[in-house]
Amino acid sequence: MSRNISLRKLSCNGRTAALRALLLVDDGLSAQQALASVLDAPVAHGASGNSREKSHTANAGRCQGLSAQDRALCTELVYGCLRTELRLNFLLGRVLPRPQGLPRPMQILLALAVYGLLFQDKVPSHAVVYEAVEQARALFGQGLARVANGALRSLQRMGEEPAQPSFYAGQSGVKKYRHGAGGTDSFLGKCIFYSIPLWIGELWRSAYGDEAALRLMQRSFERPWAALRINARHTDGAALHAVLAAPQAEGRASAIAGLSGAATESGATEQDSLQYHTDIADRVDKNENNEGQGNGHKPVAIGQWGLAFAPGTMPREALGLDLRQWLARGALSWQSAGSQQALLALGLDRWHEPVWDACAGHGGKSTALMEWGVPVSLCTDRSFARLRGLPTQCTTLGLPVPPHCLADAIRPPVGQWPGHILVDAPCSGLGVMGRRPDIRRREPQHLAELEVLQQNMLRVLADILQPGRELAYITCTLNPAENERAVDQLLENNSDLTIERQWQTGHSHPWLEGMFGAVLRKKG
Ligand SMILES: C[S@@+](CC[C@H](N)C(=O)[O-])C[C@H]1O[C@@H](n2cnc3c(N)ncnc32)[C@H](O)[C@@H]1O
Repeated sequence: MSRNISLRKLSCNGRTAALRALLLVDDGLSAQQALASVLDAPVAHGASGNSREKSHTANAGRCQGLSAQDRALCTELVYGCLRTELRLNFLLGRVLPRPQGLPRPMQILLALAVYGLLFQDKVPSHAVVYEAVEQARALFGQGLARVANGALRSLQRMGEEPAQPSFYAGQSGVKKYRHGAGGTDSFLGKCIFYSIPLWIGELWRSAYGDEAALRLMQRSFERPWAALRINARHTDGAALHAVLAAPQAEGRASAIAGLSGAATESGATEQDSLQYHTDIADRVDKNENNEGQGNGHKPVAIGQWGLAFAPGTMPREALGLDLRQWLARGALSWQSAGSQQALLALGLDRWHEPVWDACAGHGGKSTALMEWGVPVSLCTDRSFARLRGLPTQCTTLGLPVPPHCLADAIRPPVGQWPGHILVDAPCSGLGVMGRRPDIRRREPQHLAELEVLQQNMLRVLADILQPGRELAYITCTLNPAENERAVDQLLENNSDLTIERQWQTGHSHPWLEGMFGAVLRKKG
């Protein structure tokens, strides 16, 4: 049975929209792209130009005209299910003999229901079960409706047990998650509890030790903080910052939905839109719980212009305008706290010579630097889909559009560069899984490819760097092979380079995502 045909039997609501979006994620779309497709919010930037993805987007069942609440519920469910996927699947394996033998839409609707039972405290369990059973009946008939009912009732009978990490260590089903890899049952149980693939857990454990690995797993499982960057050059920037930096008063943070379009149209990056989606989900969750508003949450300052908000506390409006309107007016950008902090911690805001951003993407880091007065003089990227967003982004923010062109950093468009070079490298993204939960689905094999790409970029760009100038290397991953070792290797092969500064998010940092950066200087 074609799943698109069968899905037409479902009415559109938050849960069925989430089911459609998760099927698109199965097909290779990011969570953000899938949500945009289903909720009919075009992704202005960041959507891959990949034709396979485009065809899925075109064929996706859309849920137009959903209420704000349903759109927000859909967003929460998609991000929540992806963030907790391994745990949800494990639990389904406890209450069903062979869940992987079920049709994929059935597996997903059950996972959505398990997520509801485990994590959506204020949605009555009977409503979650009823809806899943009705969906199963509409799609597959009475037989699978009974299966859904039986499985979810069994899960309910487990009570609070699945909320305890210890529950996952001793279970017989735990071993099949090992896939031949090592790891004790206890560690494997924690990976399942925090929904981290064993290969990532093991990578962290061998690189950073048991305690740090656990902390990183826990952080990746938690809802991410949301962040924004106020445009230092905007006439209302200072006033806006003052208002947003104050403790959030009662009722200022509230659930809003349907913002994906606003975020992308206004030039937000893919990462930032993802963050925004997550933020929406956070707000909805908090609203369901009737908390997270008006309890005096104070955002954390990131440098002079950035602000990070605990889940559920980003306000909806400031100075009489919705934040979407400030975004459209170029007074702020969505940018993760880690991205802003990396630039500041590495001292790139103090660069005075012309900067070439060799992996500029949509220009998130370049525009931040320009707002802070750094002369960005060239932006290149290998992806047209990403780079094409840069001019609009600059114009919206009132910044000059720097010269920009499509270019592979390994085959650079210039033979020499008189200033500094920024390499915000493509990486495995293991530091940002809270915000980009679908990264969990990637296979470990892609790491080796990335490492070669990163090393080649660094080698080629280091050759171009002039004496006395700096090359900054940034990743959003926690993997020594992509971080410290990549830098060490470059230093080993280039005796004319010295390391000036190196920075990495602390493993126990309570909310900042995992970022790494190093600044290398050419002697002379
Ligand atoms: C982490 S993202 C950069 C994000 C961007 N700096 C920002 O702040 O919005 C990495 C970028 O590297 C680009 N990229 C991947 N391989 C590349 C290559 N060989 N040459 C140049 N850019 C590449 C990707 O298209 C992506 O935009």
